[in-house]
Amino acid sequence: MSSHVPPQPPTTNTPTLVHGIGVSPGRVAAPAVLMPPPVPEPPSGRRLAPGADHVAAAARIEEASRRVRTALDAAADRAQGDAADVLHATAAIASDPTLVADATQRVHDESLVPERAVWEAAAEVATQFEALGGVFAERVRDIADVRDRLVAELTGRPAPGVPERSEPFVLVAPDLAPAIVATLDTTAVLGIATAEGGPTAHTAILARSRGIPAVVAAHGLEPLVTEGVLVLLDGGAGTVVVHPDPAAVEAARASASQVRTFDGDGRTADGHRVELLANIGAPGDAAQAAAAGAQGVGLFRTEFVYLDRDEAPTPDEQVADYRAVLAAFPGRKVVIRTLDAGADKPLPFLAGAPEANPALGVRGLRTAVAHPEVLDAQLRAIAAAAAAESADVWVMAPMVSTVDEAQEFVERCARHGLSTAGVMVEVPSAALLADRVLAHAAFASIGTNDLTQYTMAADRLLGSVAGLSDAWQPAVLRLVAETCRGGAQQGRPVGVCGEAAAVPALAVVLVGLGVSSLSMTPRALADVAAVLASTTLDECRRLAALALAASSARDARETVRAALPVLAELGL
Ligand SMILES: C=C(OP(=O)(O)O)C(=O)O
Ligand SMILES: [Mg+2]
Repeated sequence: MSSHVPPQPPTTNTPTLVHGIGVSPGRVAAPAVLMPPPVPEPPSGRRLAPGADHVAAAARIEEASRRVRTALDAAADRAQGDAADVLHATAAIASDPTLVADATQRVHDESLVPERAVWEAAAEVATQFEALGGVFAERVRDIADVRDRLVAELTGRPAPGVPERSEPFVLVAPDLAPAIVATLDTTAVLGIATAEGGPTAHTAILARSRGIPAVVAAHGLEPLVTEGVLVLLDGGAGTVVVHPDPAAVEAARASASQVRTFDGDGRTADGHRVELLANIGAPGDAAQAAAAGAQGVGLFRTEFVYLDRDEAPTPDEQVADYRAVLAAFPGRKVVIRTLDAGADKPLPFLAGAPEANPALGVRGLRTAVAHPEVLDAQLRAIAAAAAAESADVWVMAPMVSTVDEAQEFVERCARHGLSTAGVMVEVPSAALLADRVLAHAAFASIGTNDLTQYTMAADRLLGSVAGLSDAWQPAVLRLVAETCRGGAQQGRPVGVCGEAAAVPALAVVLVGLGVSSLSMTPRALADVAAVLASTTLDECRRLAALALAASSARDARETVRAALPVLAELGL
């Protein structure tokens, strides 16, 4: 026998590891299902061949409409609540006689191929719906959805949207729109892996808040994955294993069946208290956060009161909304962030001149320079809500970048009788001058999403720079450390309310850096609490030092994870 064995190519079932960025923890093993590519527009003017059977071509549209309707109705029967209603309504559009008749006419009159006829007919119907306005105009998106389904049916492509399968699966896609993640059926889709996307993009934030394990920026995954292939996705480690070995699959399935709860008392293994708070985006979230054990609210994003309107909300509207949140946390801390408009959240009544770089423009507290009356009205409403409820109300401003801004904001709050006024640290300048900022502000809350964006000069919404948009970046951690140093010097508490707080391994590092509260989506509370409860403060500090000493985000993450075996034990 020869002693020289040439290297063997991997067999098709060799486990293959792909690295990405874990944005929502949890380990799941399931077959992969690929998100179908968007349906392309059929070329304009494509016509039937001379002498083709127009009647038969038109009949294909009828048949496609029937099939699409049947498929949508079947999906609606399997779905529940709002999703079922939406699917039934879309099914009705699919068999709408106007759309089918218009398309059929175009086959007869213009000899268009059926898919092009459907495309043009749908455009016509959409224009009519838009002109009617109101609820009709709101259906324009549904018409485009039906159009794509009909064209897919007519051209032999897979139906657009999240595929339907009889067994739960891991959804693999180049990228996913937030609207898709918001409406995913979590009993069908056990995990998400995307090639693009960043950890602070809305898609990732939604995956985390919906408790769907997710890995983004998994470049190189798609060529390895074919429909139905078994994958093991680890949303904590940020990895996907294609063809995992059976023992790993077994372990993942066992850990997925553990249900953790949070008892409302965040501390490390040696009893060092860390407040575990909730991030809230609308009054309706408050009760759910309280039920999840949140010790209070660390970030109440108030933008929802202002979005989708042409003028500022009235004082009464604001007071009612703020009171609804405060009422869910009697006697507890609730940190209300003042309006963070601008950049990706433009408001018509605050809009100034168009900006080439809105993330660097008039956003957050900066809008108060031109519109101090909007901030004053909000502070007045917060003060009124605070007076009517028993919650301990703290107020903070977004996007503070100078000591003067901090001082002016605190003084303005004081004029409204709001005595606990702080700042968000989201801009490197505020982190670097935290000692001076905190000479005025009562507390700081680090917004790691924006702090990462501005430290790394990487748009948080842009998938192509997702590798940079990572709060594990040692430069970001150094700014967190600097903010904590400023806080300690002034005797002021420093918390974190960016997405980093919801990542258990990173939460441990943040505590080690000196953060005293962590605010996150309520779903993450139990996982973060469990990992903290099994780590001493000294260990947190040691891990923080390791992360700070790393030379890349990946090094920092992997070093800390390797030193925290409890993560694997808990399936995180
Ligand atoms: C919490 C933050 O604010 P937002 O995500 O609302 O910008 C942040 O930037 O980390
Ligand atoms: Mg922010």
